[in-house]
Amino acid sequence: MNSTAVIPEPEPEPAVTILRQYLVHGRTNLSGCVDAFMRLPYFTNFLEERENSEKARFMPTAGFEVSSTKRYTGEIEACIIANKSWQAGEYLKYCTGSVCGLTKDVDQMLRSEGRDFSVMLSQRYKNAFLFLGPARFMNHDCNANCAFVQQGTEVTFRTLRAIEPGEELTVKYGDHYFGVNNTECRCFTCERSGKGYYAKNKEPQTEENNKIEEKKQTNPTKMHQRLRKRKNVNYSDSIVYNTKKRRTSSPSLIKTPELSQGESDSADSEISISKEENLLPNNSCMPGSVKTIMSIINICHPNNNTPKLSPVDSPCKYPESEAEYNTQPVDTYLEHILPQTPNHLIVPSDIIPFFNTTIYLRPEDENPHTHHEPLKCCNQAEEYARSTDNAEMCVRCNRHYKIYGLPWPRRRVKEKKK
Ligand SMILES: C[S@@+](CC[C@H](N)C(=O)[O-])C[C@H]1O[C@@H](n2cnc3c(N)ncnc32)[C@H](O)[C@@H]1O
Repeated sequence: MNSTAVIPEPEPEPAVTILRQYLVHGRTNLSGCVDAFMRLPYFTNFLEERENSEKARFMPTAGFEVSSTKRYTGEIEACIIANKSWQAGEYLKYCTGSVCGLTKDVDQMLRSEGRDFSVMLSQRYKNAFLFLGPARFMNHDCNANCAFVQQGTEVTFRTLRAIEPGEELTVKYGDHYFGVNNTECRCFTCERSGKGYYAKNKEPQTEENNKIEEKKQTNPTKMHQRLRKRKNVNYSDSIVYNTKKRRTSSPSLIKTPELSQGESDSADSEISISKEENLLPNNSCMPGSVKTIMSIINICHPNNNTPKLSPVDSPCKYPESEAEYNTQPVDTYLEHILPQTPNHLIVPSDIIPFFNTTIYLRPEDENPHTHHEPLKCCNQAEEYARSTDNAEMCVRCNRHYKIYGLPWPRRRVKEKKK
């Protein structure tokens, strides 16, 4: 998820061959398809690169190592320890983490399976995020020695003061992450100053505490969840996002959040939680399975691999009816499956690297190259934009024809009667 990485252009031909081989013409060997995709040089190179950067994290030159501690819960947990001297203002280049927006469904699923240990809620974006990478092992200290920094789509840290080898590297999650005023915080600073969890006389109940208590009574599950691992973290509030407002014309569009490089010392100042427009739609960063990718590019429906067949064939005029099989070079037809529409729909390239291109999501999303009147298609039920390369055919039929070599909605060549 390194936005600065140069992503090589994938070759469409082998990918389409795989799709044909495993999924087209009634075949639904999804796992075979995924395996074949993973053997493409594009992915193997990507994984190799990834492996190298992972290795760099474990070199002494990284300046830190992932270690264990019992400080925070009494159980063995991960922590990050400096293994060299750090000066103030240095960047922990290899201690990075990525943030993935989660859809409500996935969030719910992880929660129900008890696998939400790395899920954070952003107060600012009112969204659940999966926090990945070694950065997620950074524990909280009320007087942290590091601060969150955003680097492209990754989160890393900057040292706030000089750090000795052997010291734990910490960051400040927020003022109320571990309960109101961090009363449950078990950091070294709290221990030393007799605050947080180590306070002898816990603060008398304030109005705010009472409200929280009340909420706990009315919604115990929710509170339990909040008081457990999953807390609102202000690290994304400390990330500087481009505040340029963007509106999605359709809720199902996938947009890359516009992130600007920036940093802020969350340890010094907690940035107020604004009610800005949510720049990160729920589905902004979901890793795409082949099925999802295919549904995005409208090759199949998200919940069903096979498009619903219309009883009446499309009125679209095909160049030659019922061609046996489309033998046209695949690159020319991917060009049409994924036309370049720069102002339109962009799927984050780091999430769906293969489709590192602007994607034409749905026929009803206007294609700027299409100036013709839409075409009523399939029993006059639906209207689609006309295709740019064959005005007598709608985009959907055209795409279907290019993939299957058959008129919509057919996907199999009829067997000749003996
Ligand atoms: C992002 S994780 C940090 C890595 C964590 N130690 C682990 O092994 O996964 C945050 C979790 O670490 C623990 N933690 C970190 N700092 C803490 C603190 N100051 N007081 C209490 N618990 C803390 C809490 O369980 C918290 O939910």
